[in-house]
This record gives sequence, C-alpha cells and structure tokens, in this order.
Amino acid sequence: MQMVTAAEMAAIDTATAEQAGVPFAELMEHAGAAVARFAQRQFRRARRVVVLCGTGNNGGDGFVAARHLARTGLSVDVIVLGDPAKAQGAAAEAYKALQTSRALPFAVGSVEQVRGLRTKLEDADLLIDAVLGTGFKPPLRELPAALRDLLREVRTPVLSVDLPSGWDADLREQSSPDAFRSDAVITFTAPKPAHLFGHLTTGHFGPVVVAPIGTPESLVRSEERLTWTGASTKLLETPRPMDSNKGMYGHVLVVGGAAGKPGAPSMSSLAALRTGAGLVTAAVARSIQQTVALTTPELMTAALDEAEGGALALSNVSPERLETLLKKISVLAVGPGLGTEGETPAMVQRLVAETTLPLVLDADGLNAFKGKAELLDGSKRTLVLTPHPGEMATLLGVSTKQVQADRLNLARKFATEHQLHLVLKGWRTLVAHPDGRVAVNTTGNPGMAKGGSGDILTGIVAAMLAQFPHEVAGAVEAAVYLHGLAADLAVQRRDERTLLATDTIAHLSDALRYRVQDEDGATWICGVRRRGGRWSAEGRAELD
Ligand SMILES: NC(=O)C1=CN([C@@H]2O[C@H](COP(=O)(O)OP(=O)(O)OC[C@H]3O[C@@H](n4cnc5c(N)ncnc54)[C@H](O)[C@@H]3O)[C@@H](O)[C@H]2O)[C@H](O)CC1
Ligand SMILES: [K+]
Repeated sequence: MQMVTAAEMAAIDTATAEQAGVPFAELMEHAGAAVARFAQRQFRRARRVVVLCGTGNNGGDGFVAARHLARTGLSVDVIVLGDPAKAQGAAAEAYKALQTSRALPFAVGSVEQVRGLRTKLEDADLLIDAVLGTGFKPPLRELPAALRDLLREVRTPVLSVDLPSGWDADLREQSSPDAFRSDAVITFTAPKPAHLFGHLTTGHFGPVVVAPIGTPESLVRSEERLTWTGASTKLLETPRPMDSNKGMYGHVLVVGGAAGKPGAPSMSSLAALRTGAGLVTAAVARSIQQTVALTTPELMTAALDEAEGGALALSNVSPERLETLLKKISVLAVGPGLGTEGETPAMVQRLVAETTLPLVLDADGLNAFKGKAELLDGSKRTLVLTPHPGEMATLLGVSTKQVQADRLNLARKFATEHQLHLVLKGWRTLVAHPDGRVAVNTTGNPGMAKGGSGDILTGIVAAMLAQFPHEVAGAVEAAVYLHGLAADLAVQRRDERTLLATDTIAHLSDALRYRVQDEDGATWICGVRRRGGRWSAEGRAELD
C-alpha cells in the first residue's frame, strides 16, 4: 500500500476515469457509500446523524453518505457550510440526489448560524465531518474555523470523511493546529501523508481506514515510494506446512548480556521464541548464564568469557570460539544488555566482521560502531539496525535533535549508503531499505516508552528474519508492525503506565492473528479492531 500526495491522488482519479473507465462521480458514489457503511458498523447505536458538508467534493462524499444513511431509516440532518449553489460537477449531482431523500439539507452562511448549531450537534449520536478534504489550503477560513471551535466543545463522536477538515493532506507532522476534532477517519484508495504521519484522532486507537472505491491497485502510483509496515503482515498469512520441523524456522543466536545484565537478552530471546523462531540460543556472560537459562526452559544458552570487570572479552571471537558459537545459527541478534565497557566494542566489531550471517544490531551493538559507521555494510549480508534517535545520533555523530528534525531523509540516506535495513524508532517508526523505499509504522503507544521495549523488538525482528530469510524487507516491516500492535492490544487491558515490555510478548498471539483488512475490504492503518469487528479505545469499551 503506497502513500500518495493529494496531487497524486487527483492524477490517479483522472487515470481511473481514462484508463479504467470509472468516472469521478462513480468514485464519489463509492466513497459516500463506504462512509455510510463504516458509520453504521462502527457507530452501531447511532440513530441521529448530522452530516456536516462543504461545497467541494469532500462535501459531495457527505451528500452521498447522507442519502445512504437516510435510506436505512436513521434520522439524518445535512448541514451545508456555505452556499450549496457553489457545488459543482459530481458534488452538485450528489446534492441534487439528496433532494429526493429523507435527509434534507440546510445551509449555514454566518458564524452566528454556525454557533446556533450547538444543540443540534449535542443531541446527535454521530457527526460526519465532510467539510474539507484534500482540497483544503491553509489557513482555515472563518466559517469552518467557527465550526471547528464548536466541535471542540461538543462531545458527540466525529467521523471524518477523508481527513479531519482543516488537516493538510500532505502534512507530515504529528498534529495540526487548524484541524477539526476526530474520533475516526475513513479515507479512500490510498493513505496520504497525513494519514501515516499524523495523530488524527483524539484517542490513541481511533481508527483510520482506507476504503477501496473502484481504482485498480495498478494505477496507484507514487513518486516517493513510501509505504506502510502493516501491508507486510500478509507474510504472516502463509500457513505452516503440517509436517513442519524446527529446522524450517531458523536458529536465532542472541549475543548480549554482560555480567549483571540478564534481563535484556532474556527478553529478546523469549520474544524470538514467541514470534516463531525454531530455536533460540542466548550467548551471555558466564556469570549470568544460569539466570538467563532459568527464565525460559525452551531457551538454550552459551557462556561468553568475561574480561576483568565483567565486560565481555575479545577471546569470545577467536576462530575456535566462533566456530562453536555459530554452528547451525541462521540469524544473529547482537546488542541486548551488552554494555560498552572494556573490550566489548572491539568484540562486537570483530563478530560483525567475521561472519556473513543475517544480523540484527541493537543498543550497545550499535554503540560499538560509534565513529565507525563505515564498518556497517549490508551489501554482502542481511543487516538490520534498530536504533532509537539517540543511538542514530551517536552513529551519525550529530545531535538527537538533528536526527528528529529530518528523520525520513536521514533514515533513507543511511540505509541506501550502507545498503542495510534501518529501523529508526520513535513516533511513527521508519523502516528504510537499501533500495530507498521507506515504510512508516502506525502501531505502538506511549506505554512502550519503558526499558525492555527495544530488546523485545530485536527478538521479534530476528525471529522474522529466521522464518522469512528471502523476504527481508517484509519481515522487518512486519516485525515492527507486530511489536507495536502487540503493545496496543496489551495496553487496552492495562494502563499505559503499568505496561511492561514483557506484556507485549503475551499479546503476540493476538497480534499474529490480527488482519489489517476488515470484512468490508477496508484496510485499517490505525486503530485496533476487536469484538465483532469494531474497535475499542482506551478507557471506553466502544465509542458507539
Ligand atoms: N480518490 C479519492 O480519494 C476521491 C475523493 N473524493 C473526495 O474529494 C475530496 C477532494 O475534493 P476537492 O473538491 O478537491 O476539495 P475539498 O472538498 O476538500 O475542498 C474544496 C473546497 O474547500 C474550500 N477551501 C479550501 N481551502 C479552504 C480554507 N482554508 N478554508 C475554507 N475553505 C477552504 C474550497 O474553496 C472548495 O470549496 C477528497 O477529500 C474526497 O473527500 C471524491 O469524492 C472521489 C474520489
Ligand atoms: K473532512
């Protein structure tokens, strides 16, 4: 699923008419019908619906949706912001079709009239925001701004058509000062930048769904080749053969755990086992080997030599030691609990240089390359780095602030220059690939801001590589998606403050079985569907 800009979307609409023979009015009809279906499914108990429409095509979608909803017997009011005579083309047609339905529109033309809508909006069960879509150009004018302010004072749930009105579709920021409040968003054909980078809804888990409206996938083209991690979870739908054996799913070796740091390698290892790796071994300092072994009976362990002070010793990478350690290993995960003391960085550099095994480098595994980023070369092996912004800054020799200011470009540049897969963590984790493609991740929540989270991601990534060695890009994307999704599922049963990194492991089963596409064919790029296909939000079982 590619992300497209607002201008690309308009070109795709034209191509859909010219090359696929689907006229614009038909796209609008499908869009409006999809909005109506989504509204009914997600806001099941809504009886009184108010559809707020602009006079552009976003409003046109609203007119169509209102017509469909009225036909099902709901009480539907249509409020047009501005002069309906301004509507043109398909939107004008949709407005005309409304005249024969039970949803009669009325227009508001002044700020006072907008303010007079308060009771109507408060009394409704659902508001559908079809005021502005991709045609919005900031800043927001007076009339929609008054409506935006009023919506902030009213508690009725808001379903946004295409985008929360006033949100620039091409904006790549987490928030937008102009925008309307939103509880759920339904967009069409492909996500725009705002859908992937923005936090569009009030709750953490308000859905953002992409509904197909008749444009063939082959016409969805984008210059930038930016995608979404959830699309790669298709990999997980591959059924395992009945006569499976553990050798088919790889053997992950987690290298980490200096003296006194048994937690991190234990968590990575358990996460790898729970994600489906056939075998997992944790190679850790001799003094903590027993502790690590006792965390999980299915886990195998190997002892690493310790130098004075407890740091891991260079002797661990002697030819003989490597031969024993790496026998039958299919993926290496280096970093959890490793430390940066003494000989450890040199040991890591040697380990990386002397094998060509697929490798995931995290935490102190990355810090071992401080000032030596040129040694990180994925041109002849599978190499995945999972830095948080601080670690990325260390690698690049810049400040964390500089990394945060230009995440997308930095990630893409580093991945292509070093021919590796880079997982740059944070709000909307980015997965950049050697060929310049980047996938944006939309799962995860603030509960993950706690020690251990990264260790678990490392284990999930390693296990995915072990199982899908020939689909590396997809395996890494799916891993990042799963990790956040498992945490999203976990946090719905707990509070985000009490969430422990290991709680995400307990929700990996649900995350692995989750399907991003709903029964209607819409793809859920944000939000988690539960119970009867609807979503649940934190603190509230359901929004309807
Ligand atoms: N393939 C698809 O995704 C389809 C989407 N559809 C819908 O069409 C809209 C885009 O329609 P468009 O007419 O281009 O723009 P809008 O309706 O979003 O807005 C135009 C409207 O807004 C006024 N306006 C612009 N800026 C401001 C501002 N700052 N303040 C106030 N008003 C403003 C402008 O004057 C126009 O009147 C897309 O979002 C989808 O909802 C199609 O229906 C089917 C294909
Ligand atoms: K809208």
